[in-house]
Amino acid sequence: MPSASRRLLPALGSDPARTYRLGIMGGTFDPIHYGHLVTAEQAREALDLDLVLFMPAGSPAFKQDQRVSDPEDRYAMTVLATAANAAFYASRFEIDRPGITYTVDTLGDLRAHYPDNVELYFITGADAIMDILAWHDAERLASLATLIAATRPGYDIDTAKARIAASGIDFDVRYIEIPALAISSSSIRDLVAAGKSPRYLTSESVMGYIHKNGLYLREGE
Ligand SMILES: Nc1ncnc2c1ncn2[C@@H]1O[C@H](COP(=O)(O)OP(=O)(O)OP(=O)(O)O)[C@@H](O)[C@H]1O
Ligand SMILES: O=C(O)c1ccc[n+]([C@@H]2O[C@H](COP(=O)([O-])O)[C@@H](O)[C@H]2O)c1
Repeated sequence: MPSASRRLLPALGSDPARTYRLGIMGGTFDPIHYGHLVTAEQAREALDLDLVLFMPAGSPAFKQDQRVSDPEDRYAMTVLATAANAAFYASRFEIDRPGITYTVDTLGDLRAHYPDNVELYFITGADAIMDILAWHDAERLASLATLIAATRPGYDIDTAKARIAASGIDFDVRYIEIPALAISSSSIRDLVAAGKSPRYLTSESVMGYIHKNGLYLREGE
């Protein structure tokens, strides 16, 4: 991993006698919303995570045929939304890596960077975990991190459980039930495009950024 990338990663505590738990909340975050923040906070508490990295994907693997906002805009909104929580850290790690963003690459780099007393926990919602068998090198991914799968309205977590159980891959998945927020980035984009208010679906700071930069003014953007 180039040294510039290493500098993008925060230090955890330096006590070699204790274990540190690092959460990674990956997403497109186009834009980030309260569903993402609640998911990460509930995961942090349930698994006693020391820090959660919010990692906007540079070039999301499953959205190659879709228009996605500039990574710098998605990162800037992530910084704004996470600023108030000392246990959250907005990371440029994936937006600064060229090429299609694969989680297995990220986790491999994090594993190489952090010492063995740092455990990795990759956080997803029920919809994302549903497709995990189709993720790039799912088998290696399973060996690099524990997965945290949170409930999400409209998605049946039991289907994901059954698929993963039948896969033959040794995933370590912790399933958590969280307060249901039926919020999605696409619904926020649609609201803005229709001239309607996304207020209380995401933070005031993110709303301010969307308006100031004229994001999502046309449908499908
Ligand atoms: N309301 C929610 N509740 C629980 N998990 C969520 C929620 N919204 C998003 N997530 C999870 O957050 C991660 C990142 O999601 P993403 O950035 O794709 O947002 P999205 O709202 O699903 O976007 P889009 O509507 O554009 O598909 C995924 O693991 C997803 O499952
Ligand atoms: O590595 C993969 O093949 C892969 C495929 C789909 C999604 N992911 C990751 O899952 C997270 C949620 O993705 P998305 O597209 O729902 O925003 C984000 O961190 C993505 O990089 C990863």
